Amino acid sequence: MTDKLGVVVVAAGRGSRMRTQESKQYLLLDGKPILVHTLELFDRLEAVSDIVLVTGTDDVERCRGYIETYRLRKVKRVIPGGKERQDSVYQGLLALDGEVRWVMVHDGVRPFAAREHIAACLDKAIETEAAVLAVPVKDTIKIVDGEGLIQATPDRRSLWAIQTPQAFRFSLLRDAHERAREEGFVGTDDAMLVERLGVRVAVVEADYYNIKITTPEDLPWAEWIIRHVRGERES
Ligand SMILES: Nc1ccn([C@@H]2O[C@H](COP(=O)(O)OP(=O)(O)OP(=O)(O)O)[C@@H](O)[C@H]2O)c(=O)n1
Ligand SMILES: C[C@](O)(CO)[C@H](O)COP(=O)(O)O
Repeated sequence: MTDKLGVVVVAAGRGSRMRTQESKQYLLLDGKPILVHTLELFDRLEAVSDIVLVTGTDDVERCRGYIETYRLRKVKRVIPGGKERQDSVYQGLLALDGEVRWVMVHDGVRPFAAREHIAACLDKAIETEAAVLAVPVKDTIKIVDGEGLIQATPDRRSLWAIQTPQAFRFSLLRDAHERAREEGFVGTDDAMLVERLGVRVAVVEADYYNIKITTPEDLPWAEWIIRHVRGERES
């Protein structure tokens, strides 16, 4: 790939569902902050030229320190995020190198995306303009109304749990964010904003290890993954 590829890693959330004093992205996993594990994933990918890290306003300095401590060569900027995840991604897009033509957006608290899946997501985006990693859901999903009564049971064969990274042509994602901002729309992932433009987003099957560390029971699972899965992948 000759076009420049940028990555926006968003880590400006509070992690309220984790219920720890320290925001979850800074909790240690195998002696290193979760966020650093995530940054290392992308820093080591040859195709990536520019990483922007988006953090909480009070965490910018500590995260700049990570660049030297952990020798993160491609993290070019650390900037403060916004109120919603979507605002943080938008700030990241604005801060990317102007020559970037493709972009991947990734959650700072998803440290276990497999290299082969990241590459497959990018390849698919280059082919189709927009692609996301995902896994088929394992449970039966119900739509439940405000009174706790089941309204519908969607066909599970069409349900996928969406992950990151999500990869896009840079100009497409920037336009999608600008349109959403103009229209006051807030989505829970970036693909939603692109879908609103009428563009089809491709789904690339990943694995169930690419968890978003969100609630306390994810932590022992993350420790297990780092011991039993990650080492194997890197060898
Ligand atoms: N205003 C925000 C909110 C979220 N994020 C980031 O988006 C990713 C996915 O969000 P989530 O897991 O929901 O993180 P939090 O918002 O921190 O968690 P919670 O909703 O439990 O507070 C995280 O890496 C988080 O730091 C962000 O950059 N800016
Ligand atoms: C982008 C995402 O990780 C895809 O699953 C997810 O939507 C983030 O959602 P959250 O509300 O920030 O947990």
